[in-house]
Formats: sequence, C-alpha cells, structure tokens
Amino acid sequence: MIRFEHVTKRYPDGTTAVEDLSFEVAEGELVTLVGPSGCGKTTTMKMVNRLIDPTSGRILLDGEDIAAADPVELRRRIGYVIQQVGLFPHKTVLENTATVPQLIGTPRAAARARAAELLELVGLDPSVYGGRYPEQLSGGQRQRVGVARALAADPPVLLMDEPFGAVDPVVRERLQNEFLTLQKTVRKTILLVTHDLEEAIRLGDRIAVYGTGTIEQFDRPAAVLGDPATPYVASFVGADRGLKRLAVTTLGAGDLAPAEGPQPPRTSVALGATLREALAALLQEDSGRIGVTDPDTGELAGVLTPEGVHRALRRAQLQEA
Ligand SMILES: Nc1ncnc2c1ncn2[C@@H]1O[C@H](COP(=O)(O)OP(=O)(O)OP(=O)(O)O)[C@@H](O)[C@H]1O
Repeated sequence: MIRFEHVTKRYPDGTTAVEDLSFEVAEGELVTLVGPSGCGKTTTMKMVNRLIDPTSGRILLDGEDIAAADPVELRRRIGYVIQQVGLFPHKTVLENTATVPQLIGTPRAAARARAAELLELVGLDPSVYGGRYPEQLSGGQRQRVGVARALAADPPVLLMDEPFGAVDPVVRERLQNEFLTLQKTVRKTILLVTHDLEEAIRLGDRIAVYGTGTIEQFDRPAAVLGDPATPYVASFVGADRGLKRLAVTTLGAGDLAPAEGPQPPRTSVALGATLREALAALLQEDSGRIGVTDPDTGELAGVLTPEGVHRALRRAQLQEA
C-alpha cells in the first residue's frame, strides 16, 4: 500500500534527515515509527502526503509513484492527524468534522450526518458535543475530534503524528485503546509517529525503530522486544524489556486456573486482555487472584494468579525463541 524505495531527504542546509529508507506498509496495517527526537520520523511521514519531497528515491502509494500525483488530490486520499489537532476554533465540533467531506462536494446534510456518525464512532455523543466549540472540550476530547475529522473523508491511508501526545498518561491509554478498537472496524493503512516506545508497542502491528535517519529494525513488537536487531535497538528498548513484554502479551485460556471455591473473585478482566492490564488488576487484589471472563458471554472462564502471569510470560518467550 505504502512503499518507500531508497528514500533520502537532505534539507537545503545540508542536514540529512533520512537516508536510504526502504520499507513497506501493507493495506490495513498500522506501522508505528518510533525513535528519539530529530531522528527523521516526521520527515518520513510528511513525504507521504508531499508536504516534503524526497531528495532521491521514490514513494509508491498503491503502486503509483506519488511524485506524479497532484498533491491536493493525493491529500484527499490521506487523512492527517497531528498533535495540536488544528481544529477551527470558530466552528462547532460537528462543523469541524464535516469540513473535509463538504470541501470535496458532499452535500451539507449528508456531510453532517456522516460527521455525527464519526463522532459517535470515536465515543463523542453528537447530540452532546456536536454543537460545542473546541475550547469547550477537554484535550482528550479534542484529540478524538481530530481523529473523527481525519476519518471523515474516508481516506484509505492515515498519517498520525504524535496523535495522543498532548494528553496525560491515563487519558492517553484510554484513547489508545479506543483507537485500536476503532481500527478493527475501519482497517485503515496507518503510519503513526511517536517517541514513546510503549505507545509504539501497544498500537503497532509492526514497529520501525529509528536510529539517526535510518531504520534500525522493522518488525513485530514482540520481535523488537524479544530479539533486538542491533545494540542500538537493544539499548533503546531498554532493560525493562520484560515489563514491556507484558504490554504485548495477551491472556489465554491456558494461563488460567479453574474457578473453584465459594467466593467468585471480586475483580476480573476479560480473556484477551494484556498481561499488563491483568497484572495491574492483580496487584490491587489482596486475595492474589482475579477472575477472567469470556468476552463474548461475560461468564467466568477461570481465575488468574501470579503463577498464571508467569506462565503466560514464559509461553510468550518460548514462542519468540
Ligand atoms: N526544514 C528543515 N531544514 C533543515 N533541517 C530540518 C528541517 N526539518 C527538519 N530538519 C532536521 O531533520 C532532522 C529530522 O527531523 P524530523 O522532524 O523528521 O525528526 P523527528 O524524528 O520527527 O523529531 P521529533 O520527534 O523531535 O519531532 C532533524 O535533525 C531536524 O533538525
């Protein structure tokens, strides 16, 4: 879907922002670009919608060289979400969301109906929030409007530059989870820039770990954590790799003990939750056990103890080995 072929960008002052980048993002895939400040992530992304043109190499979108595309027409196919959101302050939430469809000629009523649907999809009730102005929203709510607006023209591709950067860690995690649920429905092809490894791991189907101007490793999160390709990646991923692995390993039925005893556990998580979520719940439970429910039926599937968490981690390590 998006393909970089030997792309280099040198700015007029001689700074090489990225050098000889080659990678591919498949249709419906979410790839996160992660790395320290100034390593070339934003430059990479802005070359996809031609806010910046490469010095050499080429970028293909659906097999077509974007250098030959009309930038305005190209950007209609590519949604863009940035940290500062960039909502129009004098327009309501509904009008903000309907802007792009109206620009491309969707009749006003249809554009507004579509905008209302999208607000619903990102968890904002249009009858409550549609008539508000951006300044009457929290940071997290504004960020959701930004996502709804980017989806409004139904572009096959989304570029997201630190989309959840401007909110506190708790709201951030909630937005990330909501966004993942949303992505299961909309299945866009997404490039997402972040400097936060946790975020890259949680969201990415694959992660591109940047060194300076180059990609040091491009792989699934579990592989980046379990088998860093270079010493640089190993140090970037850091010593708390085990902890981070918790965030990418999900709870399976085999990790559970049978639910026995008169008292059902007070706290529970659903099967498929990450070990990180399960451990957080477990740490708050004095009894040392939490319930695990079947997400489809809501019924108790078993109980999880610290041994179960350990078992799941071992399983994940073995699978990677
Ligand atoms: N217009 C420009 N002219 C010259 N150098 C630039 C220009 N824009 C970016 N750079 C340089 O190119 C390099 C890559 O910048 P880029 O913005 O892509 O990094 P980044 O990884 O997105 O960083 P951050 O996480 O801080 O946003 C940096 O060294 C930066 O200083």
